[in-house]
This record gives sequence, structure tokens and C-alpha cells, in this order.
Amino acid sequence: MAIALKSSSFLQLKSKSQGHLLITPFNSQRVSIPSRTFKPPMATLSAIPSVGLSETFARLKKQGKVAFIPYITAGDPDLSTTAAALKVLDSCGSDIIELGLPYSDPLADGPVIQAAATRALARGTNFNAILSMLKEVVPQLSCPLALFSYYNPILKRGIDNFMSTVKDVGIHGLVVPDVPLEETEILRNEAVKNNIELVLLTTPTTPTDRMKAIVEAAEGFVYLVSSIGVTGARVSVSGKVQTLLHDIKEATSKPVAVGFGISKPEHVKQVAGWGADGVIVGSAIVKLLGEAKSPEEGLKELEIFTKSLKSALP
Ligand SMILES: O=P(O)(O)OC[C@@H](O)[C@@H](O)c1c[nH]c2ccccc12
Repeated sequence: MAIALKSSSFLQLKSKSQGHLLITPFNSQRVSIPSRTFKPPMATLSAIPSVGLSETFARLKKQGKVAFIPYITAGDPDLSTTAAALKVLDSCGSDIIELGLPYSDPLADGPVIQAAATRALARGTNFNAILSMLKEVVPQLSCPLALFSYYNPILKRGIDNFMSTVKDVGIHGLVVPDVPLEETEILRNEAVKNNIELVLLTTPTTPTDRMKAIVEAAEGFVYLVSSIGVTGARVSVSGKVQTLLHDIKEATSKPVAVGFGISKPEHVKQVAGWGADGVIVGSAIVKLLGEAKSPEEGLKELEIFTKSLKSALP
């Protein structure tokens, strides 16, 4: 598939096969889902359908809270550990979980998530196996899932088929970081048909007019990429994020979640203090799960780490 290179200043990534790849967002329409008012004990969870991304942020805003949004790669180290990790993340207070579909050419990812995708694929993780796992697990979760996929796997399956399939297993949101803006119309139409909220990404180098178009079209939340480059834990979060958050919040009342590099409770606290509505942590969690001595060890560490991050949020 030829990636349309537009003079945009989204994340510019070197790719092996395609030269420069631009991460560009896409448009979508708002979906409304009844709000959830309480978190029932696990036993009755399956009776309570989880709500979508927008409603989750609306509820948290009313409570004066900031969303904790972890990311994990499906199938790393294996799918049963992913299933258990989703439940751990949910029970430790995650408000939305980003679940990544492992892909062979994850250009926007740094070494940690690239390695996770390689491990997951090496174990034979595929889309259908992930769907079967989700069919089992989603009814047990109280927070919504946003699927994270590169564009190619969606195209391969067929956009309409992909959307209806993921909706059938209870997915509420979708993030496709590498779809050229010009090709998002079809994605948006199929997403709307299936009540799926399409998240859009903006970056520190996105021109103001383009950022405004992005936040206007964003659904679920606006994903503010904190720093240019690829995903991966950073020593600190750039102070620029504070100004970027201010500028975006001037342009929209939609929730803005910040990701890239956030890997410690102090980062979480800092970004929440700058006015973020949500904080996204991926690589630090993926590393811990994927590199643990055993899946059980990884899940134990995941619980401790998740609680430490969550406790740093208001
Ligand atoms: O890994 P980090 O630096 O904590 O950043 C979150 C990131 O992992 C997650 O949101 C994500 C995973 N793959 C991506 C590709 C593009 C943008 C974002 C992502």
C-alpha cells in the first residue's frame, strides 16, 4: 500500500521499506453510550456493559479524576497472560486499556514494543486468536478497550469486516497511528456504523491549524504525543507538554490524554498536574510483562507497578 506522504508535521519516522512514514490522524463522528455510575464487584461485572471512551472521560471529569490508560501488546508473552493482564489492569483501576495488535513493521514503536510484537508473533499470535480471547475476557472487564492497530492489518481484513468484527467482541475505541489522513474517510464511516470511537493523534510539531482540524474530528479523546520519535520510556517528560495541553484545550473541550515516555509515578503526577485528562503508559508496562522471569512474576509486578502509577493520579 503506498503511504501518501503529505506535508504534515506529524511524527516522521524512518521505515525500512517506505522511506519516511508520517503518523497522521483520521476523522470520525461522536457516539453516545449510557454512562456507567459505579464499579460493581467482579462477580456481577458481566451484567454491566462497559461504556465507551467519551462517557468514561465524562464520568471522570465529574469526579475530578484523570484517566489512567495503560497499553499492552496482545500475545506478549502469550495470550493467556494478556487475558490475565487485562483483568489485573482493570481491577487495579485502569480507566481505559489500549490493546495493541502485534504487527511485523511497527514503525512508530521503540525497541521495547517492537520486541513485544516480535515475541507475540513468534508465538503464533494472530487476529482470530486475539478475538477469541477478547470474547472471553471483555465481559469480565469494567473499563473499555481501545484497540491499537497499524493500518495494514485493517486493510488486509477489509475495513468493514474489521470494524464489525472488533465491535462484536466489545471493543469501544480504535487507534490507527499510521493511516494517511486522506484515507480515513472509509475508516470513519465504518467506525460510526459500529459505534467505535476513533482516536486522533497530535504531536509537538503539528501546525496549529492542523491540530485544530484533528481535535475537531477526534472522538473518544485526543492523543497528545508528548515527544517526537517513537514510543519508549523517557527519563523525563518534556515541559513542552504543558504548553501543548494549553493550546489544545483552547481549541477543544474534548478530553486530551498524553502518551510517550511516561514511565514513573512522578511523570504521571506531573502530566496530570499540567491539565491532562488522561495519562497513557505503554513501554514501561510492556517491558515489565514481556521480560519477567515468568508470566506469574510479570503479572505480580504488573499489579504493583499499575497501583503505583494509579495512586499518583487525582
Ligand atoms: O510506550 P510509551 O512511550 O509509554 O507510549 C505509549 C504507547 O506505547 C502507546 O500509546 C502506543 C503503542 N504503540 C504506539 C504507536 C504510536 C503511538 C502510540 C503507541
